[in-house]
Amino acid sequence: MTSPSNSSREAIAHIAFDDLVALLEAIFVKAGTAPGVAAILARNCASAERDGSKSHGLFRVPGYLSTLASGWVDGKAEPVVEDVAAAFVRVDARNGFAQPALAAGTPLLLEKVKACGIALLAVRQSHHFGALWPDVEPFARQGFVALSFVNSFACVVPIGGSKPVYGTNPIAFAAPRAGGDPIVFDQAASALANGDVRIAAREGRSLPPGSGVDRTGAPTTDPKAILDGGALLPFGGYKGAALAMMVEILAAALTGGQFSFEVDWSAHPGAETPKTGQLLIVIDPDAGAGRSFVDRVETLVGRIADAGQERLPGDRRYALRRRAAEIGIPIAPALLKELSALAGAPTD
Ligand SMILES: NC(=O)C1=CN([C@@H]2O[C@H](COP(=O)(O)OP(=O)(O)OC[C@H]3O[C@@H](n4cnc5c(N)ncnc54)[C@H](OP(=O)(O)O)[C@@H]3O)[C@@H](O)[C@H]2O)C=CC1
Ligand SMILES: O=C([O-])C1=[NH+]CCC1
Repeated sequence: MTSPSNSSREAIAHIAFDDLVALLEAIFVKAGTAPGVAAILARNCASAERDGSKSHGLFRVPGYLSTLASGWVDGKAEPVVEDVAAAFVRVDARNGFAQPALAAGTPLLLEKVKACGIALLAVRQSHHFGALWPDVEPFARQGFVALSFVNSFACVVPIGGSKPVYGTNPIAFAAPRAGGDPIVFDQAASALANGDVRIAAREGRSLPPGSGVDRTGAPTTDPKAILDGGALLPFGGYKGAALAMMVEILAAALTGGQFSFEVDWSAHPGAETPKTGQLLIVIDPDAGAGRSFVDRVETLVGRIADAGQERLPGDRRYALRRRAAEIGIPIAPALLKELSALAGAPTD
């Protein structure tokens, strides 16, 4: 497929968000997912593209398709939701995608959050191939604080180590605020997401120092050396490494999922989606500071701005989302044609 990352060099078309969702949905159904799964994956992937999360938008479509074709993931899996404790929901994704498992467990999770002030959703045997903020932002829009953790596949070395142990292991956080869109951050525990390394390799760009090591363990800024037997480094030295370790513990050990270093897709050429686990924690702020919570968040936001920070995490994404609502999502015409062909839609 045409690389979405090359789109800046071509004339650009625009597509409405709902049209992109419909196109992706048709592609995923043709590739063998159940319609409900296709709808969830399509919305996730289109949201990432719309909001400028390029490493987890249309760039991921070939990976979804090759993984489905390889038989590594079950696109028709039906998650099993278990009510395990007053504030604990467990979901076995049964080798399906993580987001449908999350959706299946969410009604019970919300019941428990309302009853207990806090509840956990632990997903295992799940494949997460997307950005993590779409999993937390909706909870903040309903007035809750949400945190999520996903481990991926071993491509990050521990500090001083020579073998990859951790995944890129994103952490996402969302909180409602009084004066605008929720505060949301979503960041890998590695110096970069693996997807961004792959995009840089395609575009022939080098990476900032401190990004990774080559196959001999020597520091490198060459994305190809990182991908070809090398590894990423945690962000911020031992501090990021501690977070990567925490994500393995929460997303895998606690949920019953696999550690990143246990992912073995060697029998499934083309497989790209890590089969691991995901933890979601949702908190009702009314149980803590009560209704003053959102005002307190606003006070903090005001102080951060006064101190000179020009933007909050999430601001770039919200700005791109507003722009896409006005003019559509930018897309290279060649890529749009390829997606239409994959969906079996007319291409002219
Ligand atoms: N499924 C999986 O296994 C994995 C998924 N990923 C996904 O990859 C994506 C990219 O991760 P990563 O590269 O670490 O993300 P980035 O480093 O691009 O961004 C991390 C966070 O920092 C914010 N931010 C960036 N620049 C600034 C700034 N100058 N001032 C204030 N805030 C800023 C971003 O907000 P904003 O969005 O507004 O720019 C974002 O919330 C994530 O969505 C992540 O979930 C990563 C690893 C594995
Ligand atoms: O970009 C990344 O690091 C990943 N995205 C999905 C799995 C790992």
